[in-house]
Amino acid sequence: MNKALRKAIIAGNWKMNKNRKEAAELINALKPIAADKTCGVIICVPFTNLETALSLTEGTNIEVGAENVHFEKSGAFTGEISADMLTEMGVKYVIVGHSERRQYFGETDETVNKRTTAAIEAGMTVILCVGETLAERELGITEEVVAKQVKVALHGLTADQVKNIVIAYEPVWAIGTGKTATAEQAEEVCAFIRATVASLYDQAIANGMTIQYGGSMNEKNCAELLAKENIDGGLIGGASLVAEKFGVLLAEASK
Ligand SMILES: O=C[C@H](O)COP(=O)(O)O
Repeated sequence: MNKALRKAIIAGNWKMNKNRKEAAELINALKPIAADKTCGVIICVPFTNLETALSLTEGTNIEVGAENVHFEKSGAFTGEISADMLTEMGVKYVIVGHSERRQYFGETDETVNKRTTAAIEAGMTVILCVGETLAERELGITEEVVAKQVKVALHGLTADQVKNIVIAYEPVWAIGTGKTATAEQAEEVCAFIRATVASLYDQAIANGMTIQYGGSMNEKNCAELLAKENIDGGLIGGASLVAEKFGVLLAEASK
């Protein structure tokens, strides 16, 4: 099956949590837990923790990512961080289009496309987040919403560039709510995302793409979700803040 050919990746999204001391403690606890795992292991941390995370993970199998990136290279954009600033530090991964950015900070499909493009052009790997709200699911327009998010985000990117994109399907109603999509619901939308990518590029590109599920994925429900054909890992919020819990997810994705 194609799933076996794809790399499973578990990425932690720490969101706005952990000061430098707490970050160091969590990473030091995570290192021995992650060491023997074969899945991709990424921790996406606040900008203030990037330096600490990069230095503590040097020589380990833990990769470090940022939680956002601006689309301009430099200039008068107070509070923003460019892709070049991140890559110069050694950061190779970045989350783009997280629903919290869309919901609270006015992120649109168009700015998600610009941020994705800038990060890809700088040589980064992007974890691109898409997902419907509860109202959209109840209206029966999940597929339309997700297809538009994927199509606009990837607009203008070549097939080669898309190889450096991981898509995370995160139904907004499942994020931080303790409400997980059922494995069937998650699989259905992840398969739909793969078909959308195939329609934009080709089946080989779609078959090779890592598609994650995110939204209250934890040590208890991860086995069922990760067993699905089109779910190649997870983007993990709450459960990534506790080394032992994150370790269970890493172990499951490494089977
Ligand atoms: O980026 C991660 C997602 O927003 C999921 O967060 P959560 O696992 O806390 O629900």
